[in-house]
Amino acid sequence: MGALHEGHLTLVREAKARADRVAVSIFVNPMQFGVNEDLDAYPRQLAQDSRLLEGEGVDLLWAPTVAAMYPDGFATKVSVSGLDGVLCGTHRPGHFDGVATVVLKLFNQIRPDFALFGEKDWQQLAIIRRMARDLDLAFPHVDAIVGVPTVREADGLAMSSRNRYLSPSERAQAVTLNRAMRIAIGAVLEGEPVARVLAGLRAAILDAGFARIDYADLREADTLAEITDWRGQNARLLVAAQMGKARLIDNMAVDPAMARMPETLATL
Ligand SMILES: Nc1ncnc2c1ncn2[C@@H]1O[C@H](COP(=O)(O)OP(=O)(O)OP(=O)(O)O)[C@@H](O)[C@H]1O
Ligand SMILES: CC(C)(CO)[C@@H](O)C(=O)[O-]
Ligand code: BAL
Repeated sequence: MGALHEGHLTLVREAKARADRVAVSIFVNPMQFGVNEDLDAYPRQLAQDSRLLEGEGVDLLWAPTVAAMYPDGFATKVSVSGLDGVLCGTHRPGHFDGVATVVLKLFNQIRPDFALFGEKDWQQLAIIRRMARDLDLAFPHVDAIVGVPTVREADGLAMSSRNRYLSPSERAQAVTLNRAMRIAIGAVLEGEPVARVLAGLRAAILDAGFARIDYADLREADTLAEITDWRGQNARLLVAAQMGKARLIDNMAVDPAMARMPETLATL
């Protein structure tokens, strides 16, 4: 959706390393924004983005207009049911229909051999993978939907175009989201009951000045099924919370290789 940062540029570099030619789409897709969301406020800086992509050696910047994507009479919607009934799907009704529909259109317009998406939007990635399988999307590559690990600021905050909505003090507080998630994952790995860990995580996030938590859940990485008792499953901790004008999301694997954090949730 543009307003490019190092997270996006990492996707581009990863694509350049794997492909002869790289296309990037930039389209702020009205269909994936709810009525009270930030469609109008969303940053748009196509000229600057275009220069950045040229600097990365991108071959094609595909930036269609809304009228070209959704001409009069447009009537089709792609729904990936089930996976869209949890997490962001519950808090942003219709969002993933908008995502799936536009991504299918972009695939058909660009016809890539494969496509890269950020793990920052973990549920989005799961939904796009499901759609590609369910609709037999004919990519030449077997693993055509490539996930790229989340790129973070030095203090751990996941890079996002929406971080620019944060005031300096909100930005300083926002770091707690990821720090608390790392501590929570450490506690899960040490065998603390999931419910207690999540309660501590929620309290730490609210203490840091977040106004609202949409969810803070431990879920199975692929199916997104809720995990209430962690016994070594392939799990992901996923959080969405509101800080000022920015609704921030983050997710991390419950990974035994993760460095132990010195703090606890209670002392954060
Ligand atoms: N920090 C990041 N690390 C890796 N990939 C990212 C990161 N941020 C965004 N992406 C990926 O870049 C692609 C384009 O994302 P998009 O344009 O929605 O930007 P965004 O920064 O995620 O915006 P927002 O957070 O405001 O929704 C998506 O595949 C997304 O997952
Ligand atoms: C997948 C996507 C391009 C659909 O508009 C968007 O949600 C994004 O950039 O993450
Ligand atoms: N990166 C997901 C796009 C959105 O929040 O609308």
